[in-house]
Amino acid sequence: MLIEEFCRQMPKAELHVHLEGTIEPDMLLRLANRNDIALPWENEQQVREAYHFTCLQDFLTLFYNGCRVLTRADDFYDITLAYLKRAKDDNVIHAEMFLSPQSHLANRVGWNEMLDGTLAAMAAAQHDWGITSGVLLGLQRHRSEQEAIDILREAMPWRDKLLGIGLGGAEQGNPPRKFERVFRKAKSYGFYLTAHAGEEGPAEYVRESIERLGVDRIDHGNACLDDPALVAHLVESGIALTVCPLSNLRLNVESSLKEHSLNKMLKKDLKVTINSDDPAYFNGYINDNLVACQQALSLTEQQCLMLGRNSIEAAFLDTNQKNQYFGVIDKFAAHTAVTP
Ligand SMILES: Nc1ncnc2[nH]cnc12
Ligand SMILES: [Zn+2]
Repeated sequence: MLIEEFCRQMPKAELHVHLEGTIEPDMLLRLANRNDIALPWENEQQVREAYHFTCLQDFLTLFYNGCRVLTRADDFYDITLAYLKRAKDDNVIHAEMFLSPQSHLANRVGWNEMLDGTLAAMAAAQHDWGITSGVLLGLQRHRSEQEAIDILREAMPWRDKLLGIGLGGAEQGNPPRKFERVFRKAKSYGFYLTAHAGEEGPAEYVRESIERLGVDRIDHGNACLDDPALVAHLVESGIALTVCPLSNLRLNVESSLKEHSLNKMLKKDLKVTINSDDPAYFNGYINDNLVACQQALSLTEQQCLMLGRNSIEAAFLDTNQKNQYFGVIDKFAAHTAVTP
C-alpha cells in the first residue's frame, strides 16, 4: 500500500487532544439548540468561517465560548463518544484526552455532569470498539494557582478514574513555576503530570515544566530547539513531546510543515508524537496530521512506525498494556508492505 495509507492504518495512540476542541460545527449547533444556548452563528458554514485565528489567544476565546454548549452529562457523553469513534476510525487504539473543568465550572456546570458523561462514553467506546482511553484535567494557566488547588481537591472523588493533570491556556506571561505547588500535590496523589510549554512561550518554560513541575511529558515543546542543553536533557531523559503540527500552522506557531520543528526534532532523536490538539477547530484529526507531515517531510515507513511506537511508549499506560500495544504495531508492520 502507499505510505499515506500505511500511516492511516497504523495502530497508534493519541496523547494530546482537548475534548472541547473536538466539537464539530454540526455538534456545536445541535448542542446549543438542545440546551437553548445562543450562539453568534446560524449554520455550519458560519461556524467554520469563524474558525480563523492569528494566535493562541484568538483561538482560546472561541474555544471557551464553545464550551458553553456543554451543560448536561449527556452532552459530555455525546462529544466524548463522537471523538472516540472518529479516533477509532483513524486506528487510534488508545487516547488520552484533556477536559477543562474550569471552563465548565465557570458556566455553572458541575463535576457530576462533566465526569459522569465523559467516563460513561469512555467505557462504552472500550466495550464497543476496544479503544482504551484516559482523562487528564487541563488546568488553565491564566487563572490562579489557588483555583487549581481547589480544582484538584474537588476532583478527589474521581481520583481513581483520572489519569492526571495538564496545564493549558494562554502561555505567554503565565510561567509554569506559578503552578509548582499544585503539581507537587497532584504527584503525591499518584497523578501523571504534563504541561503545554514552548508552544507560544520560550524554551525556558519547557525547562521550568521539567525542573519545577516534574512533568512526565511536554505538550507541544516546539521552542525547546532554542536551547541545546535542554534538547540534550530531553533526549537523555526520554521525556516525550506531544507535537500538534496542524494546530501549530493554524495558530501561527510555525510557518509551514516543511519548516516545522518536527523535522529538527526527529533529527535530534527527540521522542516526538503526532497529535491533533483541537481537531474540530484546526480541521484535522490525528491521521490528517500524520499524513500531512509524512508528505511535507517525506517521512519514511520506519519513521512513521517510530512515531507510532513513540505514541505508545509515551502513553500513561502500565508496562503490560504497552507491551500488548507494541505487539499490535509490530504485527501490523510485519503484515503490511509499503509500495515504493
Ligand atoms: N493549543 C492549546 N494551547 C493551549 N491551551 C489549549 N487549550 C486547548 N488547546 C490549547
Ligand atoms: Zn493542547
